[in-house]
Parts: sequence; structure tokens; C-alpha cells
Amino acid sequence: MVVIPKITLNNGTQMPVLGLGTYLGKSEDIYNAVKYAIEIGYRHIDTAFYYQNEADVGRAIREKIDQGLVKREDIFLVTKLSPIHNEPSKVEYACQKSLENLGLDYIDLYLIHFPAGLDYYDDKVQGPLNEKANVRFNDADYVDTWREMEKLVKKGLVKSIGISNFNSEQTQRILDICKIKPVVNQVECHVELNQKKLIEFSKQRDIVITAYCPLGRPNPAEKKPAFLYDDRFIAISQKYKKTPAQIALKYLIQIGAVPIPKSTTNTRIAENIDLFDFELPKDDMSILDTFNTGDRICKFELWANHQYYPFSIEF
Ligand SMILES: NC(=O)C1=CN([C@@H]2O[C@H](COP(=O)(O)OP(=O)(O)OC[C@H]3O[C@@H](n4cnc5c(N)ncnc54)[C@H](OP(=O)(O)O)[C@@H]3O)[C@@H](O)[C@H]2O)C=CC1
Ligand SMILES: O=C1CO[C@H](CO)[C@@H](O)[C@@H]1O
Repeated sequence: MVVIPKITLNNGTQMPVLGLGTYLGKSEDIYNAVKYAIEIGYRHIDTAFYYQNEADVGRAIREKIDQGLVKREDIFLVTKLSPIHNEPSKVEYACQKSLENLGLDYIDLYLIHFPAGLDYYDDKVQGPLNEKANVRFNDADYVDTWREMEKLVKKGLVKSIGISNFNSEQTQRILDICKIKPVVNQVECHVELNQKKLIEFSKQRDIVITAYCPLGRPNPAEKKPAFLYDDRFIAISQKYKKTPAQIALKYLIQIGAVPIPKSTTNTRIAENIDLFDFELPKDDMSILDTFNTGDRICKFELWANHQYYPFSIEF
């Protein structure tokens, strides 16, 4: 079994430096993937109310606890406050819903999924902004949402709180008013969008960057992302007898980010954790740095006119 190193967060909590993503993983597939992942050493699992799979993720975790393979405190479970609940009056309600879905009595890390929110109609009407479903932006200020997130820690419903898809200015606005600092900002981060400026900004403020889409959401039919198929990338992977995906993940860990690759395929779940027996030296890290184009996969374009759209500034 692989033992994943941990990083200490600003509240003293320890978080494994690699997690399992679960977006688009459904029902039995994600239930089986989470069980297998825990069996081989994953301890950090990332889900969200928005993914509609919290119940399957929670069932898998509870089964492994009941079997005695892990204790609850060995698991670092992350879930997120959906944009439809991103307003102060919905925060505790949403957190209780996630706990109910998960079948757990606390969440390790609860993130504001996106700085901008959507009007609430029904828990099932999720957006993205969808005229037919009559979903509209709300104008809640994420700073007010944050104050309610802090109350969840005091109530013992969550151990740590954080943000996701926040830019540096939005992060600073939270830091300027908070009583409890965000421990993590979860953002898109991979070799083509290496986020070095946001990582440095966050490091100076003791906030860890979790890297979503760490593999660039591979699509072999389209040979995407380009870096996984690039000769220089393949040459580096061959040098260390690793796969391009493993090099992509190791690069992120070495620049200080915490990748959360998603897979529901056992061989790939195992491949993505087999990273802790080699180091990339400076010269290869420098080659990998050159792949940074700054292009985003998750542009959230429908939100571009929202006052809290995060991606209009450099970082
Ligand atoms: N906070 C936010 O707004 C967001 C958070 N996230 C979180 O980050 C996680 C990861 O991002 P995600 O968007 O899933 O993208 P990833 O970069 O993790 O790519 C996932 C895709 O890669 C495939 N894959 C996994 N491992 C390998 C491998 N070793 N070689 C080749 N292909 C592989 C998977 O296929 P298969 O499953 O078939 O193996 C899946 O199709 C999400 O699942 C979610 O938990 C993601 C986006 C936004
Ligand atoms: O977490 C998420 C998964 O990716 C989606 C985009 O494809 C995002 O909308 C969402 O925030």
C-alpha cells in the first residue's frame, strides 16, 4: 500500500498531498473507485454537492471504516458549497444536506465552490446558468457567505474551510475580514496552467493550492491535452520509467500544489498514486515549466458578466 505524504494546513490539520477527484463519477462506478482507492492508500477524496455523488462517495468510505480498514480520522473528505447555496441563509442548510448525503457526522474540508452564486429554486436545479431551468445569478457577497462558513467550524460540522476558483483579490478580501483563514484554494492547475503566481501569493498567506484538472482532462481521441502527447514530455516520462500522467502529477506536487486526479478505472487509480519513489530534478522541472500557456479548461464562461467572476484578472 502506498503511504501518501501529508502537508500541514494553517490550522494544524494534515492533508494528504494527493487526492481522488470524483467529478462525473456516478453511482456504482464512483462507489467502487473510492473503495479501491482507499484499499491502495488514497486518504483524500474530493466531491461536491454539485456532483450529485456524495451519497456514493460516503457509502464507500463508511464501508471501509466498517470493515476496519481505516478509521474516520484517517480520511480527509472534501466537499463543496454549491453555487445555488452560495448565500448566507443557505450555508448551514447546504452543509447539513451534504452530511446527510455522505452519511458522515463531519466534513474535513468544506469549500465555497465558486465565488459567484445562483438564485436558489430547488436543490436539484443546479445550473450552470440555464434559461430553461430559470436559474439566475444571485448577488450574494462571498464575504458574507464566508462568515457563515466560519460558524460551521464552531458548530463542529466541518473541521476546516476553504475556497475554490477564487482569484488573488477575492482571496485577499476574505483574509481581510476573516476570523478563520481559508486553508485551501482549489483551482484549475496543470502543466499548461501552472498557477505559479497564485501558488506564490497563497504560500505567502499560508494557503495551500489544490490542483483540479491536474491531468488536463485527457481525451485520447483528440490527443488532448497536448502536453501528454508531446515528445519532450514523453522523453521525461521514459527517463524515469513513469507515464506522462505520473510526470504531470509529480510536477504539481513539486511546485507545491495538491493534485486530485479523477479516475474510475482501477489501473489508472493505481497509476496516479505511484509517484513517491522518484523526484524530478531542476532541469526537467524547467522543461515542464515551458508547457505553461495559461489556457483554462474550466472557463465558466456563462458567469463572465457576474461581478464576482474570478478569471478577468491575471491571477
Ligand atoms: N472546484 C472546481 O470547480 C472543480 C473541481 N474539480 C475536481 O478535480 C477533480 C479532477 O479534475 P477532472 O476535471 O476530473 O480532470 P482530470 O484532469 O483529473 O481528468 C480526469 C480524466 O482523466 C482520465 N484519467 C485519469 N487518470 C488517467 C491516467 N493516468 N492516464 C490517462 N487518463 C487518465 C479519467 O478517465 P477514467 O476515469 O476513465 O480513468 C478522466 O476522464 C474532479 O474530479 C473534481 O473532483 C474539477 C473541476 C472543477
Ligand atoms: O467542480 C466542477 C467540475 O467541473 C465543472 C466544469 O466542467 C465545473 O462546473 C464544476 O465547478
